Amino acid sequence: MTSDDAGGGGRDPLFRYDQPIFANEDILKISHLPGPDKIVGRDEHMSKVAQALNPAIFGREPTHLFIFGKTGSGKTLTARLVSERLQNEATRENVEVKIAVIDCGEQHTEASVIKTLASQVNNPSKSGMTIPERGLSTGDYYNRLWQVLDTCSDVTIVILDEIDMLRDDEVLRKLSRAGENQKIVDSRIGIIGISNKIDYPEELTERVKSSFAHDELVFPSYDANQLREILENRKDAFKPDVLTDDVIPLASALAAQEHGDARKAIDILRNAGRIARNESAESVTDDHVRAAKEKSEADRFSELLEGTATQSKAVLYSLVLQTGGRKTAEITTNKIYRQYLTVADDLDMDQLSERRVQELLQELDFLNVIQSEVRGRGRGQGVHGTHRLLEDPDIVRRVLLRDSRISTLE
Ligand SMILES: Nc1ncnc2c1ncn2[C@@H]1O[C@H](COP(=O)(O)OP(=O)(O)OP(=O)(O)O)[C@@H](O)[C@H]1O
Repeated sequence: MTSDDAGGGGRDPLFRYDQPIFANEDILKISHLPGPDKIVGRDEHMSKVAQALNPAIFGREPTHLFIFGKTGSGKTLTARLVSERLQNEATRENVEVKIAVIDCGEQHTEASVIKTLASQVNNPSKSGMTIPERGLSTGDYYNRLWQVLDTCSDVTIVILDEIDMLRDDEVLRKLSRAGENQKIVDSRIGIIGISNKIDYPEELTERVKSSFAHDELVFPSYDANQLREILENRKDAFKPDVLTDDVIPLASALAAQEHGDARKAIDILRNAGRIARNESAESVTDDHVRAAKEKSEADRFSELLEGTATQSKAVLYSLVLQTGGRKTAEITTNKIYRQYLTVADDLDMDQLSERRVQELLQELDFLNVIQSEVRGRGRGQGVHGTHRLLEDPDIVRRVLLRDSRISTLE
């Protein structure tokens, strides 16, 4: 039924009952796992991950692996896909392989990693045990984990996404040691750590550095042609003939501009479809793609600012005003501070000291919202430093205006 005859069928005409744009929007979800024939440009990397995991097919310990690469370069996808294929092969050898995927951005303490791992592997009917959400000591969670591994799995592949967010890397040492030592657990463990930070191994504590043997693999970013192919492979998300010819080339070119980020390319395509749908358009055009790019950037930026206090937003807004619309403009702390005093006054907020504003700028730098270069503090001269935006000033301004208090400034 189309919206035209919706009223005739007794349906409420306030809503739409047709789906003119998407055939299956789920294909454009980031968590959607494409089939092996739809993976672009990662054959070599898949083989290397497979090599590291290969011993697991026969119940032996895999080689631990660190995978590095920029956002959206297919690290998580490759790790998950190869692990799942290995799991199938192992079943044929009567070896039970379990896969646990842990996002260390969310589970960053040792206890929460172990608890999550134990609950993902646990099969209560085999282990006779439950894993409580809270209430156990880290040591008790470890003891439950060993029992779960012994009863539920021959080999466990532990994928630690955003491994650089782990607050304590001791968990790597304990898991790898247990996987080698049948006195602790009679089950093997393979760890795949994933990170955007190529220098992460330098950050490991000496104890872990010397005991955690692993291979490393770097994923390059995609070029515009590869992004195009990745998007072409997800075209089934749309109804036939809905995408105009320019849509996929433009979405891939825009995503390739900063670095070839497949996540961004997919986001742009999905948002373009949604914008077209919300406008009740019959097809998706390059205008929708451009609007979607802005929306994706604003959403990403808004996530970075989540939980940021209004005072910080006022400081950031002051920096935006000082840039005069130029992303590359480098503004001194002092200029930002003078602007901030006016902004705080307009907002009827307490005026913070220059030193406190400098601290807030440092926090924004830490969040990757701005880039600061601090040149130390001259005696009696206040803080010297320059700051620049990492995102288009117009997008930053629009995201800041989503804050009800800041919005009163315009
Ligand atoms: N080579 C590829 N072929 C098909 N789809 C891909 C490819 N690489 C990435 N994708 C898709 O792009 C999205 C992002 O990929 P993935 O999550 O693996 O990136 P990542 O490198 O782990 O990024 P992050 O560091 O942000 O977690 C996913 O939806 C994934 O399926």
